Amino acid sequence: MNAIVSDKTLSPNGAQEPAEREVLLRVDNVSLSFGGVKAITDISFDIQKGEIRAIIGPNGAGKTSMLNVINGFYHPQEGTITWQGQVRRKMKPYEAASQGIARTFQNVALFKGMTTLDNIMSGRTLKMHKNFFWQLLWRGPAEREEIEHRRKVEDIIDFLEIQAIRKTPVGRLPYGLQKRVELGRALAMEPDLLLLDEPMAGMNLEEKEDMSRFIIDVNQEFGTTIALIEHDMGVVMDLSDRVVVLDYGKKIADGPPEEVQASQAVIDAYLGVSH
Ligand SMILES: Nc1ncnc2c1ncn2[C@@H]1O[C@H](COP(=O)(O)OP(=O)(O)OP(=O)(O)O)[C@@H](O)[C@H]1O
Repeated sequence: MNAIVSDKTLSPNGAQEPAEREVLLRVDNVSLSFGGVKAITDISFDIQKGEIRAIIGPNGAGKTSMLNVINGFYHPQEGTITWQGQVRRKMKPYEAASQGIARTFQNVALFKGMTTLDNIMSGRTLKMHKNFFWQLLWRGPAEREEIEHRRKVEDIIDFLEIQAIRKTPVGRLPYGLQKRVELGRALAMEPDLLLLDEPMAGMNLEEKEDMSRFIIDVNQEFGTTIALIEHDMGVVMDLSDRVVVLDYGKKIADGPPEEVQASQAVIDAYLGVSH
């Protein structure tokens, strides 16, 4: 993993520091409960445009709940989400997606009987303007649009180096490749913010290195802002510009990877020191 270098600027003293960037999304004082269970308590942090932001923490810390709040799947009882400078109203995941927030899931959520090509094409749905009735009335524009969508999907297939499996039903693919196809489907939405829930889970070292390279390439070549949950600390430290650490639903650290790694509160949380 040491060969992977992310886009970080060097400060005068040679330490790696993320560049100062515009805030894309801000979470302010968000709390979320399920009945008596407090999944998230009064959490605030931001995601800056163009960065790779990691959300880490022990099991049950509230990481997935946080992603679900950001993509509109859960609605917090308290706090606000500010997206591109505007406080966001309560919204459904497809509305968040149409505003430019895409995500992948901890357990791959693809159409297993469909091919790689069709799964990635399904990510274009929100970008399609010409519906079925348009196609019946006037095939020309609908066909042109379809060709354009297919071209975008083929570009993604080339980018992710999955030409060989374009016609394979994804259910037949090894897990690492399914994760790559799922990334492709999220990229097909051309998101401004890409949320990745444990993109390396269940992968071997080689697959992790491949996925790390694709994440860095997506960030650098497309300029996509990325927020990811990851348990592999090597990956987190190599990829991220900044890391927010949750424990028992509370934020316990936030900063550059090397600073967070040295935090006593983080070390205690991972060692399971009691509160
Ligand atoms: N839909 C739900 N209903 C009830 N409780 C929930 C629900 N979703 C999450 N929780 C609870 O909220 C807390 C945070 O869970 P969450 O899945 O967000 O943690 P996590 O940090 O993503 O954990 P992991 O690393 O194990 O995936 C846990 O106590 C969990 O049991």
